[in-house]
Amino acid sequence: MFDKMAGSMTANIIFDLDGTLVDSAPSLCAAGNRLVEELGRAPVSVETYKSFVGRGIPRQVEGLLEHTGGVPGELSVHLARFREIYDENPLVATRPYDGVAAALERLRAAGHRLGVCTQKPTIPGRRVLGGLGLSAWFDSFTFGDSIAVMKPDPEMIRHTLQDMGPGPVVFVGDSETDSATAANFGCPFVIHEHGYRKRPWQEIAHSAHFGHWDAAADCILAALEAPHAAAGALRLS
Ligand SMILES: O=C(O)COP(=O)(O)O
Ligand SMILES: [Mg+2]
Repeated sequence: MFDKMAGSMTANIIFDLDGTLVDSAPSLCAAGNRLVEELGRAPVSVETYKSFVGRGIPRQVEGLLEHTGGVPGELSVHLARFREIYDENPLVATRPYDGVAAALERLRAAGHRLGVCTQKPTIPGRRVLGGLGLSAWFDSFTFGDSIAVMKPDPEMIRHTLQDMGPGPVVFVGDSETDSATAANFGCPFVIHEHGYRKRPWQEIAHSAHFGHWDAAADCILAALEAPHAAAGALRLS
């Protein structure tokens, strides 16, 4: 039904960045490993690092330090050092997932507005999106330091919508945090199966899921069409 109306009904499709549009864990992990090596600690694997991602860089650094022996002194000092290392070149070892550009092109061609809502701070976030040629697809951006709160606060989605327009909303992400953000706002959540999280994607509340980006556009449009459960029913416990 939505397909028939797609020409006239413009939707607002909002995407998470790390683990959804781009595979950035190798680069985040490399920065984290430089930090722990400076502290005389052993590095962690990319797979381990992925479990720290999704709640913003402060929680990433805290998770990494706790995992490798505890937070020595002030977290803020280590956070500042991580940002120095990571912000130097956030593009290194960061790539869009295969099929991302084609999916975004198709959704734009169908008339939908696209936005980014990420915990990644503005400086590395803009460099990643710009450096990988993705910025031009989007009408709106909310970064982890754009407003006073981060995901899962639904204000992150509301802020992204300020530069979008009327119509239905769907959030596309990869983590427990993204699922909770969509539930708190009250919109469908589409999960990227190969993103970063603590639990298997099957255990995270979602309206639809896709493995390869070649299937993403159909999956997102189907989620917009399906009746949406009440926000409370989707909320993570
Ligand atoms: O900074 C993070 O921990 C994750 O960022 P994301 O919101 O783009 O997944
Ligand atoms: Mg993510």
